[in-house]
Amino acid sequence: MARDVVGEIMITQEQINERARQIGAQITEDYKGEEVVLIGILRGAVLWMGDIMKNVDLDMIIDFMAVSSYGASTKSSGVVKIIKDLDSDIEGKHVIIVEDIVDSGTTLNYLKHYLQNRNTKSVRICTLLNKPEGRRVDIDVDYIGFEVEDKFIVGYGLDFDQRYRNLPYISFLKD
Ligand SMILES: O=P(O)(O)OC[C@H]1O[C@H](OP(=O)(O)OP(=O)(O)O)[C@H](O)[C@@H]1O
Ligand SMILES: Nc1nc2[nH]cnc2c(=O)[nH]1
Ligand SMILES: [Mg+2]
Repeated sequence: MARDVVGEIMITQEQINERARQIGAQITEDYKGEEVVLIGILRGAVLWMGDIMKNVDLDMIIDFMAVSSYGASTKSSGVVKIIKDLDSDIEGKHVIIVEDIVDSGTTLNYLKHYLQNRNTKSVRICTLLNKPEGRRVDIDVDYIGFEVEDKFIVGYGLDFDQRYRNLPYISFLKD
């Protein structure tokens, strides 16, 4: 695997673990006495979903959706394709979408409306990374791990053409 296209470490595993503990505690506090549904968005959110769920001390169910809009490119196609839908009934529930990155905002904007249309009690977003400079659609993000600059990020779940998801840290693709 051509690791020489990957830049230096931007965010370490230890920093991510610490942030997951803080955000998990915040979610626990915000939803005290309630049940939540955590929805992990495959494939990018696979590691962050595990970090968040073990740090939230509430009654919860988890589910997953798989969506894709980037394919093998570093630019969004602008079209969000649902590859796997939910298995659970989320009507009347507090939903938290767990994502790896909010970049253009296209994916989260689509998903938030999609899940609100299922008569949920509330829908919030928890993302590992936020890239404000990439934004093309305005979207409120409730829980943010880290802000990143305008580079194509890889590692800790985030891919380039399906590679580098297994890097245990956040890095970027060199030009
Ligand atoms: O804010 P946006 O510009 O919409 O970008 C964010 C989305 O892009 C990535 O998904 P991708 O389509 O690459 O699928 P993947 O999770 O399987 O890599 C990422 O996991 C987010 O879901
Ligand atoms: N891997 C990866 N996927 C993305 N999807 C939207 N932005 C990004 C990014 O910076 N890196
Ligand atoms: Mg991707």
